[in-house]
Parts: sequence; structure tokens; C-alpha cells
Amino acid sequence: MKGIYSALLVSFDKEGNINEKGLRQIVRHNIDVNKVDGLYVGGSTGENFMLSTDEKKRIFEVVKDEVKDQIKLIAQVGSVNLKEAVELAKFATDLGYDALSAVTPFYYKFDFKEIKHYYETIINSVDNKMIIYSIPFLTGVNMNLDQFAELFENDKIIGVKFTAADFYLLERMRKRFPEKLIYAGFDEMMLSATVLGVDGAIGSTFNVNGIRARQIFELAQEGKIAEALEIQHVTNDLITDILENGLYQTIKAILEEQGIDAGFCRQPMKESTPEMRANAKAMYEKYFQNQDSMLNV
Ligand SMILES: CC(=O)N[C@H](C=O)[C@@H](O)[C@H](O)[C@H](O)CO
Ligand SMILES: CC(=O)C(=O)O
Repeated sequence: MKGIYSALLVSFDKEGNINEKGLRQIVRHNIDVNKVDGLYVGGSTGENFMLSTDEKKRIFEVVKDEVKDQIKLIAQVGSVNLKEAVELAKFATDLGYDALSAVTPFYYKFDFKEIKHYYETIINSVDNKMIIYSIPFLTGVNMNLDQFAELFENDKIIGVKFTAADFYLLERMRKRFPEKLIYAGFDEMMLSATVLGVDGAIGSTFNVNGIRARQIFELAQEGKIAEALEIQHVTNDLITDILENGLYQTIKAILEEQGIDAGFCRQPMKESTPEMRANAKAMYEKYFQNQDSMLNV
């Protein structure tokens, strides 16, 4: 389960319905062009928290049908509606997803006992493995080292997607949990996270920038830090441009430039303006049009 995973984008039509053809194209692009090791389905990048249970299920189905067993699949099933999370966990497990993930329960200020009960309830309802999804800047949930340790006592909880900039905590986790899988969640900090020994990364920008992401990861693992840093610099120029222009809208618009029907975002996320699309086109030309020759791949 180690390696580079795209946090999969979902294509929606103008009315906000899932565009299955576009979704399949995004999946194929991740396999054929980005050459990722796997997909993280139903995450923030999948606009998951704005979808109905049936829509989440349909996305799990379409993705599995397109991927078959070509690459690994992680299903993010977490929800403040715990019954929904269990239902999705069963559904994704029956489809053959390699692992589950669940965001820490958010919105209400759940205490740690409640958070632990949530994870145990989900994972004990299925024959599968769980990767904790920790993203404090969106959820407000900050767990400490001892709390992670308590969750990790359950052998079915095999790892964490660590989307945080607290690299002191990341280092402490690496030392204390050598057997657990730690995935870096911030693409712009991938080099530093790799130096600290993460097992992989899960990111939104890999939907377009997967080749560079793998290069950073592999060069850093080989100790070629200066070379990895050069690629992180280019990558962060791109990520800065993307974040300034609108994260998911821009990644989708770059994919459109590559001939993929990546479509619209789901409301309440805004529609791209012509200016945003023009900026994305410029990013495509700057970072991707000549990527093969730039990178010697
Ligand atoms: C909220 C969100 O999308 N987070 C992603 C993964 O955790 C990241 O891949 C970021 O999108 C990316 O690092 C840009 O900040
Ligand atoms: C990786 C990530 O942010 C997600 O889509 O959940």
C-alpha cells in the first residue's frame, strides 16, 4: 500500500450531476499518464462532503469498474453520520477496495473517546483495513501522539493520511509507529515529509502533477535532496498558482486542456470564470505542455 496516490477528482456536469464518462477519463489519466500507485476515492478532492450516499456509492462503483485491479484503491468513507460511514465501509469492502479511510468526525467538538468509538465502529463492521484521515485545518480536530497510539492499538488501523504542517508531530509518529503507514497529505511539503520517512503521499495535485510528485518522492528516498528540491520548487510554483486561482476548479481546468472532461465543481463551490480558465490554460502551457522534455521522462 506504499507509494503515490492521487486524491481523485470527480467530474460533475453543469447541473452538479456525476459525469461518469469524465470520471473514468480522470481515472485513466491517473493510471496512464500520472502513473500513480493508487487512488484515494471520496476525499476532500472528490468533493465528497457535498454528496449524497447514493452518489458516493456510485463513484466507488465506477472507479472500481474502471481500475479493476490495475492499481490500489482506498475508499474514504468517513462522515459525521456514522451510520452512513458504516454503510459505505461495507459497500466499498464488498467492491474490493484495498483499504478504507475515514476523516476524523468534524463539526461537533467530539472528544477523543467519541472519536475512538467512531473508528472502532467503522472498522469492526467490515473485514478491511483503516487509514485515519487527519486534516486539522479543515476539521479542527487535532489528535496528539498518545491518541494516535491508542487508535493504532487496533491492528486493523494500519496508518494515517497526515495532512498537517506539524512536522515535529510527524517525526514523533514515524519514530513511535515504524510499522504503520504514514502518507503525506500536503503536496507542497512532500520533500520534507519524505525526508522524515513517510511511506507515501496522497494528494490532489497528483491528478495533474503525478510525475513530478513521484520524482520528488523517489529522489528524496535515494538521498538526492538537491535534485528533489529542484522539482519541489517547480511543483510549488505550480501549486501556488493553483491555490491562488481556485484549487479544484484549476486542476479540473488543467485536465480539460489535456483533453479530459473533468467538468465542473459541485455547488456551493463556484464555477470557473473565463479568467480562471485562461489562467489554468497558461499553467498547462507552462508546466505540462513540454513536461516530457523538461523532465527527461
Ligand atoms: C484539502 C486538500 O485538498 N488537501 C489535499 C490532501 O490532503 C492536498 O493535496 C492539497 O490539495 C494540496 O497539497 C494543495 O494544498
Ligand atoms: C488528499 C485529499 O485531500 C483528499 O482528497 O482528501
